[in-house]
Amino acid sequence: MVVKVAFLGPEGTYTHQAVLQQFGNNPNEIEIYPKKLIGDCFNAIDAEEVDYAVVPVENSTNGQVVFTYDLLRDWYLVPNQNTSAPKFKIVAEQFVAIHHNFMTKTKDLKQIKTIYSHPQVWTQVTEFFKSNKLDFSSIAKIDATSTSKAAELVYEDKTNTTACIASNMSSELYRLPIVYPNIEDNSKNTTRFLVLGYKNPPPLPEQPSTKPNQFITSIIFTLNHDDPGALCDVLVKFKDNKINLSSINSRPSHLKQWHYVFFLEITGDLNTNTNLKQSLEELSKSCQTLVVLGTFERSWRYFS
Ligand SMILES: O=C(O)C(=O)C[C@]1(C(=O)O)C=C[C@@H](O)C=C1
Repeated sequence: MVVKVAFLGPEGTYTHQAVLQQFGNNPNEIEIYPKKLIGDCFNAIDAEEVDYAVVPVENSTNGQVVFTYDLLRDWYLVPNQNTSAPKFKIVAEQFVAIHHNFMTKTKDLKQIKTIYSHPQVWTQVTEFFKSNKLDFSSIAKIDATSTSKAAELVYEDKTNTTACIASNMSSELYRLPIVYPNIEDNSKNTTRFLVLGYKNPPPLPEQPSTKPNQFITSIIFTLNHDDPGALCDVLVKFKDNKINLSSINSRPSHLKQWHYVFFLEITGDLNTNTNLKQSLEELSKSCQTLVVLGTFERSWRYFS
């Protein structure tokens, strides 16, 4: 059966690589739907135009992909009063090793006036911009909707004054020479991606692994900030039930000024772990709202 998958495009993005890791590249098994924006991926999965949507969520160097956190909040927590939360869930995750390359068609690097990349990239390559490889004081850094969109802009540029920071895959697709490879500050730079869908994705080929199977349950909630210790009361429930938390994040709630939503990732499978189920039931009493975003298998294959 062919699965339809939306992702932040065009082809050649790191998100495209996450798609290939999750679903493979066999045209009898996958049809790809590259989208211009992360928000378009949410729209496509909600409208069931596709079976899955893959979106970036966090990077090991510079943290949250805030666009995705805010979309999760907008879709699950602040839906318009007349609409209910969406039916799609987080069904899987992928980790992709991110190696950034500086590429341009221009032979004379002094001609470069503009560098394009995705906004998430700039703070993953700070050492490159501190180096004297180019005269950065006279070069503008311009945001593109993705790294491969940045590569496309350079490919189409007739002035020969542009460069981009993008993936090896984009370099091949747009035949852009890599002048400086692997310019990421940290050689272990990794981005984590979420797979959104209505059911579990087809199983990946078995990988020999020494790591035990582990599941992550992802939730979003809001609290009454005027209650002293409200967040502490939530967290202590997990401690009391011997449940481990793997991440906590917050973003402005958009419900009122200086009020936040919390994103919590918990180790455990909500379908089988009764302690976890019970903790969430208890928790929902102390939260203003609580929504489960999904329970999915930890992707040990690339997580380290
Ligand atoms: O622009 C891309 O290639 C993407 O897939 C997006 C994205 C992101 O949003 O974090 C993915 C990985 C890198 O961290 C940089 C950009």
